[in-house]
Amino acid sequence: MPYATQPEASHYVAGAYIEDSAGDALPVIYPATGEVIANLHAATQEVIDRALDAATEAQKEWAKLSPRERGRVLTRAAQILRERNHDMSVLETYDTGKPLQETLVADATSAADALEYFGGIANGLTGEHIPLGEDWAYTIREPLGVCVGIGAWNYPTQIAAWKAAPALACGNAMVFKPSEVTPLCALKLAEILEEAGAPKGLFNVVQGYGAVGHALITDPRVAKVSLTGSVPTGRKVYSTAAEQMKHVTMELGGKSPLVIFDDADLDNAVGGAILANFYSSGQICSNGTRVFVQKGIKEAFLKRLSERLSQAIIGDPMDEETNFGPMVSERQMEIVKGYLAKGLAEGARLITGGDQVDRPGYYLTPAIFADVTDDMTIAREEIFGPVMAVLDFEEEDEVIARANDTEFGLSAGVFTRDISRAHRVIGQLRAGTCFVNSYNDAPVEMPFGGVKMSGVGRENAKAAIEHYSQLKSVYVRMGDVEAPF
Ligand SMILES: NC(=O)c1ccc[n+]([C@@H]2O[C@H](COP(=O)([O-])OP(=O)(O)OC[C@H]3O[C@@H](n4cnc5c(N)ncnc54)[C@H](O)[C@@H]3O)[C@@H](O)[C@H]2O)c1
Ligand SMILES: O=CCc1c[nH]cn1
Repeated sequence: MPYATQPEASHYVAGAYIEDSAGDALPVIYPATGEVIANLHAATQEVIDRALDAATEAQKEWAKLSPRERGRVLTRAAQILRERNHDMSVLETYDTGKPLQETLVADATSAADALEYFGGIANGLTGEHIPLGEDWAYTIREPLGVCVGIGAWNYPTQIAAWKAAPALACGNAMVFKPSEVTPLCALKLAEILEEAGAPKGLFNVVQGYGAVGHALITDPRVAKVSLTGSVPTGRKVYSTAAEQMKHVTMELGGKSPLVIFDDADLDNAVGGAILANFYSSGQICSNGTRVFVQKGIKEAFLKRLSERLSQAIIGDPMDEETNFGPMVSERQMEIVKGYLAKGLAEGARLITGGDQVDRPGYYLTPAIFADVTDDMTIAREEIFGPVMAVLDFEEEDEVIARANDTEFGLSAGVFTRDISRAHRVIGQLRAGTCFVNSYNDAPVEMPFGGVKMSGVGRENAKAAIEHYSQLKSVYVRMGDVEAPF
């Protein structure tokens, strides 16, 4: 390994790397080769306690700083992250297998954007003055306390920063548990935050499987839980958090519709469908995996899509020419292969792809199924891999009803040149994050999140502040108190 992928120790707690080899083994596997590139351990209860104690102490001091001082630390961290973008991107590629071509522009950069954004707005996080005649009231925006972040494996740096940045800006501390599949990147974020001036213990990283996540969310020291993960995990975490009335943010899975009307610009629609299905080898929560194509454009769409897919460069993710990498793990590859088999068995027409590539690592070629119907498994369940399902439609009302016929509601997209139709359709799609003539943009200035089973709360933008702070209302009487007796 030309890069050091073995961290000094498994966990970053109270400003130092710590190890407890009594924890379950947690090997880190490079998806492009299947090699073990680091050996970590899951946190024991002792490590969890140390992290929560450190966060509790650090939060008290951090909350006393002025928001401007807190913001400066985050802004400095953003700057350091940008300076180290190349190394962070290489590490993200080792963690996830995503091509360096992607990680250089979409991971540490997105994390830096979040730190910069929340650093910038920290000093604007005020309460309000409420005039009530002679009397008045005011509100104070207060932190929640210790927040727990739990991550999925597809965007390890971005997910850690999308949670840490608003949490810290609001005066909270955080204990972050990365996915057991991609545990490396968050450790670097912890180092950088401290280098930027965050007090020791403000942002801690503890490794582990679901049991460590469970131990964190049931701990009474924790005020809030922000999970990025699947719907089944979200259900468990949300209900566990509810027992102690903890605040939650749930960023969960999806099966999002992308609707392409006859009048759409063909190349833009094809480009949108590629971004909605094959970036990060299809491992993006918001992906538009149900591609509804109006009948008049269907054949041209499929032809152009196949042509463009033949230009995908599948290979070594560290080679910057590569634009399509492996799946994150053997397990995820096997799950996707299972869905490919179901698609064929249920009568969908495989246009191209779906083959395991004859090389080490977990590579599948990008797959397109046509003639998919609404009842097929590949049109109903989240696959989280490079499998596009193309469904035909004729009428606008019909496609809106079919697009909404899902338990999920993370994202939706529309391609059309008719601007009135674009907004009319988007207005009726039940999804939290939508796109017009585009797909999968995730700027930090725009709230991100889902409706229905896809989640609760929003990440990014000013909206995230509501989920990492609470208001104290203070009524002020200026005159005498009039009591009935
Ligand atoms: N909406 C979003 O922003 C978003 C972003 C990325 C990924 N995702 C979703 O994440 C899923 C893929 O990620 P995954 O396979 O890592 O998801 P997952 O649900 O298996 O795991 C997510 C995290 O939860 C932890 N966990 C598991 N059981 C737990 C429990 N009982 N208590 C506490 N923590 C527990 C895991 O260790 C992991 O860190 C997909 O469904 C994808 O759509 C959503
Ligand atoms: O995986 C979901 C979060 C996301 C969407 N686009 C970039 N990151």
